[in-house]
Amino acid sequence: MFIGAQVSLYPMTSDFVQVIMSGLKALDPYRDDLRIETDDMSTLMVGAPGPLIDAIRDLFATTARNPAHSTMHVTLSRGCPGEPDDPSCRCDILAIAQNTPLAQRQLQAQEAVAEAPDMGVQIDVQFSLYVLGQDRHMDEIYGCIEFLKSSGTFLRSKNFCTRLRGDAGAVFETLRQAFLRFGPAEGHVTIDLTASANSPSKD
Ligand SMILES: Cc1ncc(C[n+]2csc(CCO)c2C)c(N)n1
Repeated sequence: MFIGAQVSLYPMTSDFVQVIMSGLKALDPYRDDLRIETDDMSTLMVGAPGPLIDAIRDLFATTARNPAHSTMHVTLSRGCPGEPDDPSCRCDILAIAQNTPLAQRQLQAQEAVAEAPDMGVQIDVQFSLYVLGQDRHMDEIYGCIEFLKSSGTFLRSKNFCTRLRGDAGAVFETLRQAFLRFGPAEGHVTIDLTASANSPSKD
């Protein structure tokens, strides 16, 4: 299994270099557990979903504590057929999900969000879960949306995606659960997400 993300921050301030560089500093505690490579467009992070989602959460929570309006775009992928197997991406949740019925996975996902840490910073996210190369993929998508509605971070459904709002801890735990507990454990699943903090616009 190969699991990872391409992540780009877009702070809407002339001081954007400083905001991006201090966000990237928040990744330092994860550099032993994840492969992290930054270039002029984005930062690649590869590794197990525990440190991976925690690192993306901390990157955006740090950015969101700066008063500037910032957005972040993330492409998350697991099980992409063309990618090499990487032992550092091993994931217990995926191994368990393999033989667990949808209703039970929804409950496990809900429990995980209830236990998420409070990061003390409010963020908005909109995202789409893509279950690739599987018949009846909509069963998993609808199952995931049902979980999202019960997660405590659901804001509203939109065309093509779902809006979440709440503390960065609960929002990123909701995303991790959507990514891991829905769609085939051995299949190819991606999430496309945009996060926003400190927007001057109302909804
Ligand atoms: C998470 C993340 N990683 C890399 C970039 C690309 N980038 C754009 S400006 C800048 C700082 C000066 O080089 C960098 C690294 C980004 N936007 N967000």
